[in-house]
Amino acid sequence: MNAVDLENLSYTYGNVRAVDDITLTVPAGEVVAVLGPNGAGKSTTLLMLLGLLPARTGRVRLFGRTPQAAAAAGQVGAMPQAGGLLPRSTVGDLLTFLHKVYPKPMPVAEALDLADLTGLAGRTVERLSGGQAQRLRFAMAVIGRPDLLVLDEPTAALDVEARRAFWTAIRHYASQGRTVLFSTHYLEEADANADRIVVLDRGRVLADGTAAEVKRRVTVRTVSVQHQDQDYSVLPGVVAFAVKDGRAVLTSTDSDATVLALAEAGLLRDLEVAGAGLEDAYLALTRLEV
Ligand SMILES: Nc1ncnc2c1ncn2[C@@H]1O[C@H](COP(=O)(O)OP(=O)(O)OP(=O)(O)O)[C@@H](O)[C@H]1O
Repeated sequence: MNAVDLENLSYTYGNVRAVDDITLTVPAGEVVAVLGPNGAGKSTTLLMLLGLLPARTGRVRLFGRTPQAAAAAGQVGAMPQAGGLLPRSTVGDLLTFLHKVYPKPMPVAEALDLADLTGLAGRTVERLSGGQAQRLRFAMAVIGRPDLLVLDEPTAALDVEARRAFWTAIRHYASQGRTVLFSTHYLEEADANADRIVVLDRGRVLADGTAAEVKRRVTVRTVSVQHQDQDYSVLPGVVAFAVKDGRAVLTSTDSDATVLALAEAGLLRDLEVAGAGLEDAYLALTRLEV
């Protein structure tokens, strides 16, 4: 049984095509990162997946059901980017309320512990820090023990330590056979915490696979030479360039052609060519629109 089936999903806001014909299948038990820059269509895709925005075209199925039916059966938990916290209520009130709503919830104390909120049950939502509010959204998303957990940029408001604790909690939750789908801008997070990475840009899927596969999707290398006053971006294969410590660092999808062109232009001084990381592969993918 697939946890998620998206078929030819599209969405437009006015004349902005936010999601452009996305087809995606997530088997139950997988942890998937949806990676993309600002405006790539991550939130819109997740909102449609949850049934909170109607698909203009295409179809969504969660565990073979409509998103509404899956949510009503307690199979889906979601953590929005913001909002969702009733004013004047306490952390404990909100979780106790949700505990009563779901068919197979975890105890309130367990949700507090999982989200590292033990000791804050009596605090009203207005008095929570950004990171604490984010952890409360997480507790609210998991208290129903959903089979599918959907997290929209979950660590945006968290500091480094809270981020680490958060991912430990997510991995623990996922290890019990649950499906987790999260969006992020952070490549390291996707690489470290997901079984699979789906790269979105301008509403379309640019790459889909393990971190290693995404890297292999384009052969990206870093070519660097002593910097001279030149426009390196016009050289063949170059998708990005930066100047660091007096060196021109070029990200290239065809390092042979780039090096040849550097030689022809007389720019080959102190050459270094290295395999690039996921960050560069991702940059190349979003620039190339492959
Ligand atoms: N309510 C809206 N009205 C009009 N345009 C919108 C609306 N929401 C999003 N868009 C546009 O749709 C596109 C996709 O936006 P979306 O929020 O889905 O991207 P995202 O990948 O989640 O971005 P971010 O990382 O910034 O959250 C963008 O061009 C955005 O400007």
